[in-house]
Amino acid sequence: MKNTFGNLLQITLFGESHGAAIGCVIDGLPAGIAIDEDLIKKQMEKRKAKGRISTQRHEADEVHIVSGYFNGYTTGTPITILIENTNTRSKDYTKTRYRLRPSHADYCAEVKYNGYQDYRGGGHFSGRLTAPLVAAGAIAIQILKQKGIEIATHIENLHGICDTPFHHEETMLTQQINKLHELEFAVLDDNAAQAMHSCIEDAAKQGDSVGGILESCIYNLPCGIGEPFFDSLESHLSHLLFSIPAIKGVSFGLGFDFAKHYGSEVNDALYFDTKVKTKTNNNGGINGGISNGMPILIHTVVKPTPSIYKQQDTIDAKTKEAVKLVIEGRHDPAIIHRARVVVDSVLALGVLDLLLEKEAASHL
Ligand SMILES: Cc1cc2nc3c(=O)[nH]c(=O)nc-3n(C[C@H](O)[C@H](O)[C@H](O)COP(=O)(O)O)c2cc1C
Ligand SMILES: C=C(O[C@@H]1CC(C(=O)O)=C[C@@H](OP(=O)(O)O)[C@H]1O)C(=O)O
Repeated sequence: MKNTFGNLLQITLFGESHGAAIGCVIDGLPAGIAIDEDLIKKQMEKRKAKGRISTQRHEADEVHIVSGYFNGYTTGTPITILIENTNTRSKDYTKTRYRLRPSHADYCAEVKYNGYQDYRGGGHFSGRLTAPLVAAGAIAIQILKQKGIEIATHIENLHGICDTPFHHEETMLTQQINKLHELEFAVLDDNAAQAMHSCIEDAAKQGDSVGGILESCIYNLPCGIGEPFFDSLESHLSHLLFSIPAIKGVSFGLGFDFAKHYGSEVNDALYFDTKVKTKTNNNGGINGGISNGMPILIHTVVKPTPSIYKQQDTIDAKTKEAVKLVIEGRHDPAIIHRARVVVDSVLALGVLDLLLEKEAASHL
């Protein structure tokens, strides 16, 4: 199904950036799970646009759970989440209706939907659709937490400015994860955080945009999650990660850097210390598509925001004539700092789906 993902835990996403509301339906959660609404609010805050480093379209992003939730617990029936769009300014898109924005989905949507798509604010392709993903992800995060599984993401590289990477040593890693849970701008090193902040502000002043690389960790996922070949843990998680607008690359462990090493340099030696572990974690906690018990380490590349204020070359969708585009409206000079919580959210949904499958299989 086009707008639904998941096997036992299914999520369906709907809405447009300038429509009445956006939302999602979560199906497959068992009855009797307590939902911590404060945690949902905390996660939504991390995605909110704030200050000069984000779009000036400020939305309240109040989460309404309108079904499947009663007296603080899930009922076992589909959970519907609604978030109203309250701060739209659709006139920003009137003048440039047929001027296709380079690198946005305008041209592809025009062709696929024969011009019937809601083009305002990127319509269904807007980063705005990630708000319900964060609300749904917050529920998954709570359930995983009870199982001792933690997920965290930080900006490892913004336009060339680097943060401290995740530590291999467990105590240090858990400290980093706990720190990230409390940060709205997810950078571990304070100096790097400041430099990244200034870099985004500078790009904004120039009417331009910047991108970067996120590093994520799924900590304490037991060994044995994922299927060989088609439903590998890598495939399942990448499918979700590539659903996030502006994500253009995903890799696990050393990823593309494997290419420059000998096997002897990068094989993860096994040892036993209360459980089976590896001395290094170049494979990012996955072998044969299945979790090996080490932290799952993932990199995702977030491209610079397509809507920039500099003049760009494009074509008119109707006449196909070459035209100049100067956009109006409110846009993120960088997406990465807001996308980080979206990445945590989809990872939580993906992992929970696979855990529910494993639990169901063990009851057969
Ligand atoms: C949280 C978030 C905010 C975004 N904000 C903007 C924005 O303000 N302006 C824009 O042009 N694109 C923004 N995007 C990215 C576009 O939605 C995305 O680039 C577009 O849909 C095309 O998809 P693609 O980049 O995956 O090819 C945002 C994405 C996310 C995840
Ligand atoms: C509103 C959000 O971001 C929007 C994402 C977005 C896009 O093209 O993705 C375009 C802009 O929409 P508008 O032109 O309506 O201001 C951003 O503001 C949000 O993320 O909540």
